Amino acid sequence: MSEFNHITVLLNEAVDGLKVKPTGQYVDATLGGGGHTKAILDRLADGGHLYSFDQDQTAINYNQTNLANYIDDGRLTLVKSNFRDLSEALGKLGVHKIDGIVYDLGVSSPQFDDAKRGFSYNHDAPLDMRMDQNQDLTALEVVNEWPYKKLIRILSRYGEEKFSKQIARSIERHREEQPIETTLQLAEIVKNAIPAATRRHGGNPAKRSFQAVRIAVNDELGSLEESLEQALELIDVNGRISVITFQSLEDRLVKSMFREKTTIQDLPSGIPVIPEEMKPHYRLINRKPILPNQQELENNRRAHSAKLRIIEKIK
Ligand SMILES: C[S@@+](CC[C@H](N)C(=O)[O-])C[C@H]1O[C@@H](n2cnc3c(N)ncnc32)[C@H](O)[C@@H]1O
Repeated sequence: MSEFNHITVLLNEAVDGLKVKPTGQYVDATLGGGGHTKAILDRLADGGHLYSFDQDQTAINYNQTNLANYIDDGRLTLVKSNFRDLSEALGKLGVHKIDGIVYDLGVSSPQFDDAKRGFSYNHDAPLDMRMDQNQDLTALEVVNEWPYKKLIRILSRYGEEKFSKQIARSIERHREEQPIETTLQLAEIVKNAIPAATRRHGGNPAKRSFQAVRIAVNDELGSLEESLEQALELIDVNGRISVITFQSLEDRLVKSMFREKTTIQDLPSGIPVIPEEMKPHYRLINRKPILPNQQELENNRRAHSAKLRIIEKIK
């Protein structure tokens, strides 16, 4: 693949937030088109190293060519792995401490725009939605085999879909007659299950259901939580984690994990001075999430829902 048109969101903010040390050891958990990777590499000198993860072979292949000079000069290692296996994959490379890590979550534009990946309700394709092409579970299995109650749960939890019951019931009815095999079939079933008055506003009616199925297929929230737990352990003192999220469920997860790590849990009342050992090991760099600026919002549709949170290990 020669073109990989992904416009990186919050590029400088996320990388500036890492306070890159030229000789530090860094991780980009979500390589994609390599936007954040390249920005980190440009701040590294001899002795500095970046490990860039992606579970999608297409992203790895593209960057193997596109960033070959950084691989050849010993600054970059590409790791084809789910970031939920962060510690294990880094351990195999002899890395047990890092100075920073960035996550730019979700799917890349090329994944979304490549019809055959089955992420989009705008292109007709087999129901797939796997970021990792070697994974067994596909959207076809979720839609055709997951029980009715489980469908309701993912539609309402991951899609925040008000009409989860109606949609799940309609999916069940259709799949009893014949398998639901394509993105456009699913989009049509979802659209017809939603009351006509609601369909008229709020964008494509299938958007929330497609998000829900995608999150379920890739276990996006489970892998993020597991990975962040490991990242918090892996970062050295003064090390930082930057996370860019694109939907409220991810952002809530990051916010609550970071809050837990930066506040004192179960502080007994009436303590005049907080003992050093009770003080948190981490601090938030910004209380509120960092949002894209006006220019970025105008130039990049994906930027609208983006939020950046940064945490630092202080002791
Ligand atoms: C939004 S894109 C990253 C874009 C990148 N920052 C850039 O500037 O081009 C997200 C990438 O992360 C990958 N990804 C998402 N979840 C992952 C996971 N759990 N493990 C590994 N890679 C993941 C996707 O395959 C995709 O290529």
